[in-house]
Amino acid sequence: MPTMLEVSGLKHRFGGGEGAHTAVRDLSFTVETGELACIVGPSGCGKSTMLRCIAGLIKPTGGTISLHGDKVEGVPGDLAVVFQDYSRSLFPWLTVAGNVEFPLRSAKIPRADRRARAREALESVGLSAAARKYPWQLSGGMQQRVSIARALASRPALLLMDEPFASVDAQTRFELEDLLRRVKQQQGSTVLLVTHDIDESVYLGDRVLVLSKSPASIVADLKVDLPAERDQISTRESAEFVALRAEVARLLRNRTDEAQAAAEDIAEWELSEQETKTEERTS
Ligand SMILES: Nc1ncnc2c1ncn2[C@@H]1O[C@H](COP(=O)(O)OP(=O)(O)OP(=O)(O)O)[C@@H](O)[C@H]1O
Repeated sequence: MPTMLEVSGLKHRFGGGEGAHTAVRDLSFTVETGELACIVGPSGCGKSTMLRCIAGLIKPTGGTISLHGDKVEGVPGDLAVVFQDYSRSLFPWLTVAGNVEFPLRSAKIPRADRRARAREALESVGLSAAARKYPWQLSGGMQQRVSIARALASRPALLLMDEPFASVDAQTRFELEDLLRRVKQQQGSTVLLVTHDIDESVYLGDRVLVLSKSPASIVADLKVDLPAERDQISTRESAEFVALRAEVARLLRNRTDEAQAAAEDIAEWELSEQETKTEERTS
């Protein structure tokens, strides 16, 4: 499979001087075309920062990102992002169909094509009947399905998802996870999904990348050897699923402590470097 995304030595530090904060330390990984890769890591480790760098919304302070071989230097046109907070990402004054069509209009896609694509995307998320409704007339889970339809309608080379199911109830979350697996299977989509939920990462992923505590680095890259067709009950009780989720949990507990110690060493070193430079400037 050809590589869709290549992240190499990614680093991001917010601010400068004494207030500087390194959110991402050194991330290198690839996502192959047609793959659903999950990134799991503790809260505040730098997952969203990494995703924003990949989406071209933040210019990283180090490393490179390539999307199907092209270096990412701004927001790529063939990339879509689904965020956790669906209520803020949909326009309340547009209908469901209007919201799905909106990015297509900006991309100057002819009206008939826009309509057809929106219809197809809404059908794939089971929302054909809600096309003329407004977002505020829908449940939270339905609104997130609209966000997913909007992302799919632009036929992105890569779909980025930042904790997309974290704001819905458990039952809806299961339904949305199954929807994503189904759409990914049917359309051959390439997806990079960030979550802090270990079970979700194993259930959804073809691969799970485990991140350390802040600043983020990769502590493991695991292949998920589960059948492509998954089921919320039987998959989750299978021996393979239970073993893998335990492995990810162990890695997060043990390796993040090691990484934390390494990060503290780096922070201490960075501080002493700054102090030396300040002393040199003042002497
Ligand atoms: N604009 C910013 N300026 C300074 N620091 C920031 C900025 N954005 C994020 N950070 C810091 O970078 C670190 C990583 O934040 P980020 O949101 O990427 O983590 P996360 O893993 O996505 O967290 P969560 O799982 O809680 O959403 C945090 O310590 C955060 O406070």
